[in-house]
Amino acid sequence: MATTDAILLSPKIKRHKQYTLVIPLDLQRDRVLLGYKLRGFGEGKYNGYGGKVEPNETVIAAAIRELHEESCLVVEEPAMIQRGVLLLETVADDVSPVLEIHVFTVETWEGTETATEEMTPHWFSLSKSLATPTPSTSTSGSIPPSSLSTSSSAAAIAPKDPSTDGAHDLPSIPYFQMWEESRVWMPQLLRHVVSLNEEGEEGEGKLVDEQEGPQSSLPSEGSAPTAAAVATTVGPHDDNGEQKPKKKGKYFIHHVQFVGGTDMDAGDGGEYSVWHVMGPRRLDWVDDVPVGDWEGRRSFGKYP
Ligand SMILES: Nc1nc2c([nH]c(=O)n2[C@H]2C[C@H](O)[C@@H](COP(=O)(O)OP(=O)(O)OP(=O)(O)O)O2)c(=O)[nH]1
Repeated sequence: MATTDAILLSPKIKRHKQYTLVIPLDLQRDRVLLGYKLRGFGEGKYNGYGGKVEPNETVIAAAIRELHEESCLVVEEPAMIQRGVLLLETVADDVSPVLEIHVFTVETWEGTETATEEMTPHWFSLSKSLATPTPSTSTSGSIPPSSLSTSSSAAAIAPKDPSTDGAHDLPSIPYFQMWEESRVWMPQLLRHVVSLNEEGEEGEGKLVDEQEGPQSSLPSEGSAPTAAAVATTVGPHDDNGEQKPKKKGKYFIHHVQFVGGTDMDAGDGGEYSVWHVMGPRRLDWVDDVPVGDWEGRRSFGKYP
């Protein structure tokens, strides 16, 4: 696989630090599994499962290992579906590594999702999580993990009968209790998966939108350090949630910038950018993006 190819994002980038992020999807039961992080980086946030790629380890092996360590789910390599890469780049200095987070979904696994020292598993409604959230649509306040569906007794393999599981009672993903950029790319990824699933096996290569220019996303350099920005968001739906025509062979690209560092709570004043690029089945690298567009998109606004 090409996951370990070098990514040349911009000349100032010296090093990449590789991470993985796996999102288990139970399509038959219309649900998504996330972990509530109990310790370390991202503590108190929901996220997919993942961690650092160890030396001499492939990205996919790391993704499988981390998923197992944090959730006890067992996945075989062919079941891993590579969806994209998040690149978190500091532009505050030239030495900090780019966080290169390889995003996978998985739809079949063995074992039972189980709470570990690092993550507590929680199921969320897939269909309720497709819309890009705004503060007004988000839950006000935090969803305490105890009020969410946490299961350690689910069937080993996702069952086929959606009528028996109460999945319709599950809440939407609490995007405002995740890393800030997740609320931008994760609904788009989920819509992408659902759309491919509805189209059947021929979906590969059918997505996606062509790259578009930046939306009017509100530069506001003076905004608070914890404010975040979406410079460009391109997806298979327009602002009204309408499905746009699909164009074969085009890729789904968006660029997200945010300030405050990767840990928004730290408010360290750093300035970071995220490019994420998704193809229908595997990632496609950011150098597909016209070079001249990079600097032009360094504008600031707030996440919706
Ligand atoms: N969406 C998103 N995910 C992030 C961000 N930063 C970040 O580390 N992640 C993901 C990548 C990994 O899946 C996870 C962090 O992994 P980790 O620090 O727990 O790594 P690890 O398990 O190897 O660490 P450890 O047990 O050795 O302490 O969080 C971010 O800004 N946005």
